[in-house]
Amino acid sequence: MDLQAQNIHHHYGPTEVLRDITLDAPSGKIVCIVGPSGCGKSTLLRLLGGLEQPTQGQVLQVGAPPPGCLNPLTYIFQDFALLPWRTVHGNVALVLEDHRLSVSDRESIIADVLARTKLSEFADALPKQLSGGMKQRVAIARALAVNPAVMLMDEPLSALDSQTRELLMDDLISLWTRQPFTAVYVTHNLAEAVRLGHKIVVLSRRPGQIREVVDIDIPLAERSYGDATLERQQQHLWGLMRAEAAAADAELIHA
Ligand SMILES: Nc1ncnc2c1ncn2[C@@H]1O[C@H](COP(=O)(O)OP(=O)(O)OP(=O)(O)O)[C@@H](O)[C@H]1O
Repeated sequence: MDLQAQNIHHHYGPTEVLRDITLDAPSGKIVCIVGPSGCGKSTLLRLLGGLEQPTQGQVLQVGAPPPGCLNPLTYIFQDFALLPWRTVHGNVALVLEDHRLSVSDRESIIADVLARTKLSEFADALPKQLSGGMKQRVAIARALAVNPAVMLMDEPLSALDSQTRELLMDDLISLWTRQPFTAVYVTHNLAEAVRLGHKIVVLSRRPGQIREVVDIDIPLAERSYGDATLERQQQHLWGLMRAEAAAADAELIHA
């Protein structure tokens, strides 16, 4: 299933947040959305996920969700959003509780996603016993459990220290390489965008408009740290964003 935004405009009261956004998140690809603070990235993600309706324009789900999909769209947030009183297993099980699944089907889904996120040994642990990176892997496992058509990821690595972030990026790449998933991935981190994005959508400062869409053809598994082509892409993105980011920063200071 592809997710398409067509000519989206969005206002909060008198504030224009997004202007004429048209973009396509094709099946099996990761689309990164980058842009300066406050340009409307998270708003766009909420509109794509149907949590809010755009003031103008539409979001379309084109094609059928994958077989066994229990929920076409699912979110992964920066703060993990785990229930602290539930174990790793219990947190993943939560999203399956509203679905009519036999116990054995439910348990096999949970075992599969915990194995894919390297958490099998930690099924009985509580969130407080886990590192930040592991907590985010639980959130990823929980999202994968419903076999979504599209994962909507809002700065999923930004609460983590830089080493954990690198490790989790590697995890996401190997997860995608073994079984490609579709994602829209909001980040303000350009290094993350060039490591993970098949397509990078650059937004201007508010009202967010698409400044450029950059395609990166290098397979995810071949995007090594320090790769010269990726460095160049990152420089190019920073070139596009630099003035916008500075202007957005000044606006926030004077707001
Ligand atoms: N529910 C809301 N009601 C009113 N204004 C909102 C609401 N949500 C967001 N905004 C405003 O819309 C603008 C865009 O916010 P949004 O969080 O989408 O930007 P962002 O690009 O994700 O920001 P950041 O990079 O800082 O996380 C901001 O000016 C914000 O204050």
